[in-house]
Amino acid sequence: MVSLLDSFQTALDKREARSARRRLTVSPTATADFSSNDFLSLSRSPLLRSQFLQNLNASYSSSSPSKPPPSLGSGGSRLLDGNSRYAEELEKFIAGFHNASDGLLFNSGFDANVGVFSCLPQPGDIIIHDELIHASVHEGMRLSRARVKMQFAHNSVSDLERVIKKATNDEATRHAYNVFIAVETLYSMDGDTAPLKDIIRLVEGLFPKKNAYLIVDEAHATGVFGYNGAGVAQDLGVEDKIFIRTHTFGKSLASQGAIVLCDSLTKEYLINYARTLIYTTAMSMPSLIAIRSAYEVMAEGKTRSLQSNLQSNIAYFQSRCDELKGTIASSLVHIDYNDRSPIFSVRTKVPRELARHCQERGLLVRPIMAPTVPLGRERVRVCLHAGNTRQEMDRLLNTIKQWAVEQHQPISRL
Ligand SMILES: Cc1ncc(COP(=O)(O)O)c(C=O)c1O
Repeated sequence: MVSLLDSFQTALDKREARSARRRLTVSPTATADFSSNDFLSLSRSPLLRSQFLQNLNASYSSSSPSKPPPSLGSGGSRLLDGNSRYAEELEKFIAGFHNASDGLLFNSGFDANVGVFSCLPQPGDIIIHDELIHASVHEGMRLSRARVKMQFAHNSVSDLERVIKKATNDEATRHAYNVFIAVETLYSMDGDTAPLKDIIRLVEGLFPKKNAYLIVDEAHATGVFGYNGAGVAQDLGVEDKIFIRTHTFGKSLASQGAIVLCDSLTKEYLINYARTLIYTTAMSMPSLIAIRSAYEVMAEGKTRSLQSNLQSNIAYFQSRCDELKGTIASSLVHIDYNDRSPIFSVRTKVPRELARHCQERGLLVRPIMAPTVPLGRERVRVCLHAGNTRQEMDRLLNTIKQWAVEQHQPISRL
């Protein structure tokens, strides 16, 4: 019999041979960040830091001796000792910011998606999702009681229509079960946005009895799009057409955790059945304070200038990418991007080599390999931030261009 550790080694060796082995790395501090999801550059912002420290001090300086300050750790699940007034008020505050009737905090976006998709679909129900939906939704679906789980071609409304019709067979079936439709607003790898309005129009047309439920993950769009960074759904004014919106705090908000925005009954149901909420220790007080601080900064309009810096960086970087067209480098370099999106994709067959080349020159980008993206669609992912300078962006593009020429390594749309 092969020992367990030998099985582990064999699996890792196979990944190594395919250049697909994952490793933990620590980023050198002196690098220009073109990798993290800290789109607004809030994680190093003195603005957020001082709001956080002020809120932290206020929470722990108990004004009356009869009222002890809140504890650091939550001490348990929200259903036992881990709940607090602070968490409940935070949920109301965030729900208000996002124009939602209610919200439920989860320890991470991963937990939120697993909780939602594992418990909301009832036996026999149908889940239809974009083919590029996040891994956490797949985990939730694996645990769910839904009878049918089908994907549609990325961002294709016509394919969504085809899949809905296939999944529901006939008119009677279409109205006999709940149909959940899962999309993200800003996709993390290709940086494109869902055609949300068209999806809503299609769903409203096909489900006049309103038994279809849109679940929209705003993880990457939070902070980046919409008034004060409220997200794509609010930017489009369609939040009341969406059953659940999930916003995560670990990207632009420089914190951790997530909120599921929903109606109060759905919240009660999740509190009773979402195992990723029930069987885990609730967030600590400093985590809640960090989230509150980020939302206060956004609600006060203090991140608006960061949003507009980010957009002007995106416009600049796109125009520099366009300048490559028609030059000698254009046969060697291809960079995919989408309007207003901070996520760019540099396509090459050897993303690890290109990323290493950039990293060695103080430019932090990451190779994205299968299975994170489909085989054959590996790339170097470039994320822009509010805090990136033009000089940094120029340096990155020049480095990529130079690498392509030196290596005679065509970077193509694969
Ligand atoms: C679309 C999407 N949903 C959910 C998650 C998970 O969120 P979290 O990092 O808070 O677990 C991520 C990324 O991590 C994501 O990109």
